[in-house]
Amino acid sequence: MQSIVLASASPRRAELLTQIGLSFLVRPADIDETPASDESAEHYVERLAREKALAGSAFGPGSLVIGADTSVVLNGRILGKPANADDATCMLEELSGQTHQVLTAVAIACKGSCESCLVATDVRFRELSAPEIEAYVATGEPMDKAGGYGIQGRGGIFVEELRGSYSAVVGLPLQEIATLLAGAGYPVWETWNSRQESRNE
Ligand SMILES: Cc1cn([C@H]2C[C@H](O)[C@@H](COP(=O)(O)OP(=O)(O)OP(=O)(O)O)O2)c(=O)[nH]c1=O
Repeated sequence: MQSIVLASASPRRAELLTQIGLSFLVRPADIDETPASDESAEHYVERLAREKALAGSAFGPGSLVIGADTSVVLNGRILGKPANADDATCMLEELSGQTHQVLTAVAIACKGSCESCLVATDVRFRELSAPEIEAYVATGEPMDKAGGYGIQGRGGIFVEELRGSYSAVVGLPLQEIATLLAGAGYPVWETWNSRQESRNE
């Protein structure tokens, strides 16, 4: 079977791929993440996922290269990763008591072609108090995460309701990535069988 390259520096994405039993190399892609003028959030997120996958192809020609991007969108505005603690505080104040969208796109590049999909998940936060936001920001958890929170971490206590894909919020939609991999001739479950066979040998 072909090898897989994860073109991402996100430890969450690596953990999610490991969770579904994949072996892969990690080769983060360094791309310009500035939104184009008048670019919709949906277009931006999918474009970045594709650019990361295609940039990662340089490290693994002949491999299946996975790129992804996650952004939080509140009232049409893209919230990326906070620039500093004050920025994280502002984001969390804005998300408090509101429903936002988490957009995650995943792309798989192979031999010059690229397939991608976009997953939108609605997340509702309860009202957050100022001391709670301050304490959360002080943990450092918001700093490398879109929207300034991690649903899989302490930030999980803010989430009142989620409609969509939990794994997409964490950084990689598992059902969709397995479908893309199967379309590229790499059904995830077949790797489980081959490992089982090698264990039995
Ligand atoms: C909303 C949310 C985001 N995140 C993370 C997922 C992504 O790692 C990050 C969004 O930033 P991204 O720019 O999508 O990813 P990244 O910079 O971490 O890694 P790379 O570009 O190399 O792939 O936010 C969580 O871990 N939990 C959450 O609940």
